[in-house]
Amino acid sequence: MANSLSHTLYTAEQVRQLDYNAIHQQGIAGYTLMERAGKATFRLLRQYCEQWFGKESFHLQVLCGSGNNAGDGFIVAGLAKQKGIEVEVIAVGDPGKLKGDALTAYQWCQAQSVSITPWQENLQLTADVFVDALLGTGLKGPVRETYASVIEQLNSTYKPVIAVDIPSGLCADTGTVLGVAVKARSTITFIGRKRGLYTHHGCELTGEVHFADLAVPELVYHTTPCNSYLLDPSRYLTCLPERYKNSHKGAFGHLVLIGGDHSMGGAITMAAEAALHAGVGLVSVVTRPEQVGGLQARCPEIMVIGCDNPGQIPRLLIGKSALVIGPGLGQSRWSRECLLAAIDSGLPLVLDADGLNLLAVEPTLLEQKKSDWLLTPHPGEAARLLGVSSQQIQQNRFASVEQLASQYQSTAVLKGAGSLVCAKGLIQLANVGNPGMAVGGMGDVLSGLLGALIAQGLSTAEAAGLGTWLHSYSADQLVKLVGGYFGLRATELIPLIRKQINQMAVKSKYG
Ligand SMILES: NC(=O)C1=CN([C@@H]2O[C@H](COP(=O)(O)OP(=O)(O)OC[C@H]3O[C@@H](n4cnc5c(N)ncnc54)[C@H](OP(=O)(O)O)[C@@H]3O)[C@@H](O)[C@H]2O)[C@@H](O)CC1
Ligand SMILES: Nc1ncnc2c1ncn2[C@@H]1O[C@H](COP(=O)(O)OP(=O)(O)O)[C@@H](O)[C@H]1O
Ligand SMILES: [K+]
Repeated sequence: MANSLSHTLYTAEQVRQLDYNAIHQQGIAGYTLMERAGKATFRLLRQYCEQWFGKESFHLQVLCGSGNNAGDGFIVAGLAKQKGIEVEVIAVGDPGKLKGDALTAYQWCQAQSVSITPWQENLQLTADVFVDALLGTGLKGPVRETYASVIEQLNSTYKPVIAVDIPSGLCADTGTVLGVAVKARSTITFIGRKRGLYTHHGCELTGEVHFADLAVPELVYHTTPCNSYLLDPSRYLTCLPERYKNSHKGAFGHLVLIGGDHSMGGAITMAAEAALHAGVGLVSVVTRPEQVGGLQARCPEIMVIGCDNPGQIPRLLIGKSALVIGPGLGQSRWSRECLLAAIDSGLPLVLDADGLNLLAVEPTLLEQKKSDWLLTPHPGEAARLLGVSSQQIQQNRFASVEQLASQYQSTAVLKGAGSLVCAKGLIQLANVGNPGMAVGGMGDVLSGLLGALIAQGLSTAEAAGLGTWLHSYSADQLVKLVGGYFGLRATELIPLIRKQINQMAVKSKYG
């Protein structure tokens, strides 16, 4: 597997196993790891504070619970004191409950003459910057009092917070908020990247994520099996077909997109236009006759076939490379018959939008599967496919994407903040994208792009990985161009996707 260790995503339990192995197999003392964690946090804190406050002095409050996460916090406070920073520990957890390394760290912190104030209801959080060392990977169930009200009060200061290992209250495994969670400006995570930092609420709460491996030897990582990774686009550089000088259009595939039922022409148009800009040799659209004029006016390069009778579709698909079905497909009899023809063609299939909704109401269609499928649901569509609510999907996006892929024997992309790609038991998380993408049409552009990549010879797994990354990365580029998240248009992504594919192709050729 080409994924490097620094890209691996872990559950809290897996990181506990890594900690255990580092301590018991490699003989690194737990307190040494805690010291390294504290030092790494302090280094980061100083870098940020230099940016934020320049040479001005600042007041730091370190909020500590009563586990090892607090231990890291005590080290940060002691180091700050040594450097003459105005620092105070707010002990939210009962120091009487501290034990082991955390107790040692507490005693060391006391020995540095750090002021340690027990939390009281009327205590004011007055610092310029906070370190959140309340709860780490040891969090179990919804955040209890008094932690919950401290977190609420901390968030209401709107001051910068550096979270130690994970924002307190965020579930390390799923990225859901367990009742209430700290909103951090930055998070520094140790030994292994926690999955929950990168998806769902994690995207909103972590701020900039930094990773410190605490110099744990590589050997330790080999003993903990894992199936989740941050998506690394460089893995796909060699997948793009080379443009030889004597190439002809037949060498780069012929993609057919089916959709655009009555009064739903926009989605299929955007999908087809995206495909056209992603390097596929030929693009055809099969749609309702009323959509033909609009589509041809916008994209004369596309062959548009008006078709009220899906019985014609099998003939139209002969010799084609791949299919996209769903954008603007609707759920009419026409829509269903189009879907049946698509499934029956045996061509690799991207199923999106109403293609997925039709599959959800008629799961027996799966029995007719003859080719590789790539499903691209947003959480609502995923919920219909799995017969649960979209909240349940979001509560564990990793488990959901895995279930989608296995239940539908397909490659699956679960869209949304921190999109997840699952193929052959492996989950990859696209750590790109932004809230400006939460507008209509973005998914249509993705489905067209994915179809174009498959038509050019990529497997559904390769297309899903590369395409999901390209799509969200291009949206990040667009945000830089327009200066924010407001008013992004899905069609504006298309030229940026093309630019990025070309840059990748150059990179794959010349390094
Ligand atoms: N050597 C190592 O292992 C290293 C570990 N490292 C650090 O240790 C962290 C993990 O430490 P950990 O396992 O001690 O757990 P931690 O997150 O501090 O929380 C435990 C405390 O939380 C409490 N609590 C739990 N649930 C709660 C709830 N719902 N609501 C309220 N309270 C709740 C629980 O209370 P109890 O339930 O016991 O009353 C207990 O007091 C990890 O994130 C990293 O920062 C690094 O230093 C690197 C080396
Ligand atoms: N907050 C967000 N952060 C990152 N990506 C997002 C966010 N909201 C939406 N997206 C992305 O935008 C696209 C929206 O797709 P979809 O919901 O199918 O839109 P539509 O059906 O309108 O085309 C997906 O790729 C999704 O991952
Ligand atoms: K924390």
